[in-house]
Amino acid sequence: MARGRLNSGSKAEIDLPKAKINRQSIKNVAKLLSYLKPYSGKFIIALIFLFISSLTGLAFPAILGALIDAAKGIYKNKFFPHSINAIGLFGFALLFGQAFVSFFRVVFFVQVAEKSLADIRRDTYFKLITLPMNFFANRRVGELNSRISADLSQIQDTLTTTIAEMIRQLIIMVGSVTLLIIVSVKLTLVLLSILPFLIVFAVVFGRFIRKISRQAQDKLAESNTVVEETLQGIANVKAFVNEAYEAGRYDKILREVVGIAVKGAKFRGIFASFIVFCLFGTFVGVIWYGSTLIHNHDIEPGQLTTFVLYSIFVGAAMGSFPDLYANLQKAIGASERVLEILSEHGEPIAMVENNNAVVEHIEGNLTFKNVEFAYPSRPEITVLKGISFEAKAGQKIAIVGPSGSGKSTTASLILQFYHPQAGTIQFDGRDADTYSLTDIRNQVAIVPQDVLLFGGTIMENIAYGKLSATKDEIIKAAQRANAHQFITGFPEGYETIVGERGVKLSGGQRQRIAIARALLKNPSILILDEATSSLDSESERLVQEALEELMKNRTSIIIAHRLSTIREADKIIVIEKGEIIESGTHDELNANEQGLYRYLSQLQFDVS
Ligand SMILES: Nc1ncnc2c1ncn2[C@@H]1O[C@H](COP(=O)(O)OP(=O)(O)OP(=O)(O)O)[C@@H](O)[C@H]1O
Repeated sequence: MARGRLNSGSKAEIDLPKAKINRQSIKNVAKLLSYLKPYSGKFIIALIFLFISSLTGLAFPAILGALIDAAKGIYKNKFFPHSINAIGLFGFALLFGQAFVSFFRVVFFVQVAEKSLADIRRDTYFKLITLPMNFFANRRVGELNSRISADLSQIQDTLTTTIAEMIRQLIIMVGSVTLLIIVSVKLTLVLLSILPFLIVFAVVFGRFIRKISRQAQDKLAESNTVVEETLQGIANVKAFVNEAYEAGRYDKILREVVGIAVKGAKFRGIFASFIVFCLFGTFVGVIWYGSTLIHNHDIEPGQLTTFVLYSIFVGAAMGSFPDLYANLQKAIGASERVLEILSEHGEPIAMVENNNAVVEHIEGNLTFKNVEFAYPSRPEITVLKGISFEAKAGQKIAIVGPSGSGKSTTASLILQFYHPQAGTIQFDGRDADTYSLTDIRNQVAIVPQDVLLFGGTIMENIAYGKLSATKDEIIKAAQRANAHQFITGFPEGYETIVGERGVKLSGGQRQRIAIARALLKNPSILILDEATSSLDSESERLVQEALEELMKNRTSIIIAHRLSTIREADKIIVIEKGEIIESGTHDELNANEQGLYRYLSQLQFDVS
């Protein structure tokens, strides 16, 4: 059996798919094994220790046999001393040596594996967070998460345990068979003609039983779902007088559970009998035949003991291979998936913390020239069809339009999350491509519709806008964002932990934190994706004031849902189905009686 994990890897109990082992997959694994390189010295020592400890392990059956024969004054093994006590002491000395070597073997293997795994984890994570947005559009977060956790834990298991165990078992098996032959060729032939078949049969049968018990577990889980559903919707069950129906449904599944379990029990019984009869039978047979050999003075009793112990070694080694091999296959599958991420092209982002130093300053002039764009995941749908507009430094530009018209997409393009297929985006009259991504993103800030806060303190969440900010700067930003008052109202003030996704804060409070964050960042261009869900009027006023403060002295692109908030904008752009159909000031657009803007604002006015 493969050993339990020696490390702390918290592997999600997911049954990872196995991969075929072929030339390509071995090449892939070799690529990951290159992570062992920095620790190769320790790895080689660990391998040597592994050899030593496995080989010394092989001496014990011989020592035990020699001790038994020594009791009768027989000394057949020329490698051992000719006295009972000397053999016993030799055994202990060897045992001590093996314990010593084993300790370092385990420690070194785990050290090497943990360190190289941390390197792979780090690289995978770094790569993951610098990948372009399109990569994330095509994958689910859960799937990516499982690559970092389950796949890498599988590789970790293989590096720390499986590889060492395979080598160890291989040494033990080859060594044991060789030593078996030395003890008695006849007995070895008898053993090897039966044992491999029995082990293959036992492994296959064992797997079959495991499959059945998994089926039973799945059915049981299904029955629990029925209970859960019924209890959750108990009012419905009662209102429709469907108690009998639900009871019947539950009873049916339970019967199926019992059916599978009983079927499994029969096979389990057969398996137990098989193990007892065949596997132990083999040993009885070997000892039986061995006894006749002793009787005929072909071998000594000690030698038979040695033989039986080696046979157990061979059996255990053979039995452990299928599991070890399956583990290796899973690790190969996992490495392929991890390598897939590692071989993706990331965005050219400097991975240096606090690297907020802007190399090329952007004043705040923004130009879209005939921008055409389709999401790479949906190339057949052109979302923006030749968008052109200009925002001069310091201007307020509002983008309005029906849902799905392409407003947020425009914002994503400004942030360079995606790149247009045709047309250009310019900052201060220069193409976006000529700036570094870091420079652009450092000078563009977004206050999104749905503000996501991290699970740290309020202080940390505001500082996300500028990691090097001092406490004073953070407090000042919070004051300007109308957030200081509510923050200091909490018993822990700025040290208050916001729950995951900021659940402990109201929508308006979260927005003001996001505004403080953006103030701290002090961008040249601000994108404001106005929240669609309305706040109560007091909260709305506080947020609006904070936004006014934030928009001062910088270019602001406001994706507006409430038209009342953009009357003062320098220009309003109306987008419909990816095209600009109107643009101008509020008064100009309102004057156009047939215009979409006037229609939309009337609609909102009527509703309010
Ligand atoms: N990641 C994406 N991949 C593919 N298509 C997308 C993606 N994001 C948005 N779209 C599509 O692009 C179009 C424009 O979406 P966008 O989010 O820009 O609209 P919007 O005007 O901001 O809408 P809303 O006011 O509802 O936020 C929609 O048809 C949408 O389905």
